[in-house]
Amino acid sequence: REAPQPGAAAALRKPSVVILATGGTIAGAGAEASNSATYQAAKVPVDKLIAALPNLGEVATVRGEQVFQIASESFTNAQLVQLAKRVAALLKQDDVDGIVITHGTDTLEETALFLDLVVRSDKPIVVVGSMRPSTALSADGALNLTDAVVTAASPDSRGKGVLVTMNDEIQAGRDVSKRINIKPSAFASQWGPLGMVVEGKTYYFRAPVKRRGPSSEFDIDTIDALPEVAIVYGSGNMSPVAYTAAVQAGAKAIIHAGTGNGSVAGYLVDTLRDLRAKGTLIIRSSRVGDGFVLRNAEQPDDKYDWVVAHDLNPQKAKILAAVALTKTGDTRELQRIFWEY
Ligand SMILES: NC(=O)CC[C@H](N)C(=O)O
Repeated sequence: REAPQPGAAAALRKPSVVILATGGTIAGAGAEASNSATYQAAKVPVDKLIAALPNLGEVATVRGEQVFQIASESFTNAQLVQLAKRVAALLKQDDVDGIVITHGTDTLEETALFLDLVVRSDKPIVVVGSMRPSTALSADGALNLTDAVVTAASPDSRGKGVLVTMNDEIQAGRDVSKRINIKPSAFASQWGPLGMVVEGKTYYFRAPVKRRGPSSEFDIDTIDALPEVAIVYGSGNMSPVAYTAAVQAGAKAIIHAGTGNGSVAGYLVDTLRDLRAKGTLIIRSSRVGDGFVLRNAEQPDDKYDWVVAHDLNPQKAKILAAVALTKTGDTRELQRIFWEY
């Protein structure tokens, strides 16, 4: 008999996946099967979620940890940091091959980007939610969670960044956004999904190119808190009060969720220049959601010392700004970071 190859035992054993549960609709419960939108989120404990899917054991050795039990709109920076530290610690263990995070869908895109930026591992990290509670007709959580475990257990998922499995698709956590508040097809990205999960198998068609994970300059092991960043939403007939109040309340940076190309009303320019002169970072994003904001288009960013958010929507720009500010307040450096990540 041939001697076993080194690592052969690890290759033969089933992948080991840890499910970190944080709440959301995927752990929600309603009174009736007809309740697809009226229910309580964050009710069902992780062990029950796992027990409801006995087939998971064919894919991976699965165990669960209840990290939080909340709706995702209630996530704060403290919880983001706590979750990312747990993910990073688990992925350093040889007996953990991948992580699944069950999450409310409202701020899932923020958490997915945050983990992409600060967890320096190539092992798969999959964030998953559902649009309907498990008690509803055509509930989507069981398949989404199964797809998440399949994706986390797949060697093909390594090095592809934080992933999101919703509605049969595998999306890049950096890019994906919740765009519809009431359909299972809620999650999409302007750059398209990376692949799909079909009948318990991953099929990839593309991979992300942005800096992340092991090639990131940020590391959750050295981050214990995040600075305050505010978003001000653009519209017609604005007031400067939202900007000045945010700074008075401690915001170090303001994401201007501008109209169109991140445009700034002429009557607001002096306010934003004045805030920048006194030290607040001004980062232009767009309320449009898709496309990307270019430097010195619409506004002379070089002259005003402002930064543009590139293709990140306002809520994602807020996450990258907060992470970047843990290292630098220099606008050239911040702009480099917004181009690279
Ligand atoms: N579909 C959902 O998960 C939304 C429920 C809740 N608002 C949350 O984000 O946790």
